[in-house]
Amino acid sequence: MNQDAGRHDAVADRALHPLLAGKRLIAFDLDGTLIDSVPDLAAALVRALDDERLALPEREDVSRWVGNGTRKLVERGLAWALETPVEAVDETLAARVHAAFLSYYGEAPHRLTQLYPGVAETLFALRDSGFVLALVTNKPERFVAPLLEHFALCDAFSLCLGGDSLARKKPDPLPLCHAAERFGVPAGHCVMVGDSRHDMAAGKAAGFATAALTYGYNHGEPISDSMPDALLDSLSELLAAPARTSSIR
Ligand SMILES: O=C(O)COP(=O)(O)O
Ligand SMILES: [Mg+2]
Repeated sequence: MNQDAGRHDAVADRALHPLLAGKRLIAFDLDGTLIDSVPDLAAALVRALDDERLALPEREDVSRWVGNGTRKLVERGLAWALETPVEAVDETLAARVHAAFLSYYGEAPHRLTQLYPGVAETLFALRDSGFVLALVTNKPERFVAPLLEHFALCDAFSLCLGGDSLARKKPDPLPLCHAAERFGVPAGHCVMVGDSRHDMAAGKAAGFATAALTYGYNHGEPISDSMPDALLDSLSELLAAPARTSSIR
């Protein structure tokens, strides 16, 4: 039996969310999907802004700024602290605060960060069912391995892409297309699972099916606005029995 045939047999044996029927590759977002990382992102941003004697945001504020990578996070934080539009933030100041942020965040990106419930069990069950799992985050690549190692998730993924791994990041479909091509899986057999409109936009543009977690960040907006193919309150709903179809659109 070839490897692909084995995969399909294994997948068919499990109870799965209907969205996964016939699918072979699942791409997962990281922040707000697998890990609640805002406490550490906020702590690093507060230290970097404090170095400049600027106003300091609460975690709640920071959670609305996550999703487009760390440089954007810092620019949004500066815009908030300076009460100016993001476009008006000085480049030199943003570069300096971003460098400080990266240094502080890199000290321990997992200190206050937690896995969401059901994440590890779900990822390994999907991997063991024969799915190819890819991690596609906008977080800089250098932080990905330390976080996955800390949470013992490295072995779940066949590929990990950060926001700076390729020429363009989400909402551009490039990282998702790259993952699908790497494993020779047509886009119609792929799913994007994420928490923000950028995940949904990238997934739709790549031709993937889309599933959205309702507990993530998404700039304070309901992720249902992005019209995902499925809404999930927990990642473990990906392992829900086929009869459970209420959350599929
Ligand atoms: O770094 C960010 O802005 C968010 O990263 P994510 O793509 O894993 O949500
Ligand atoms: Mg996210």
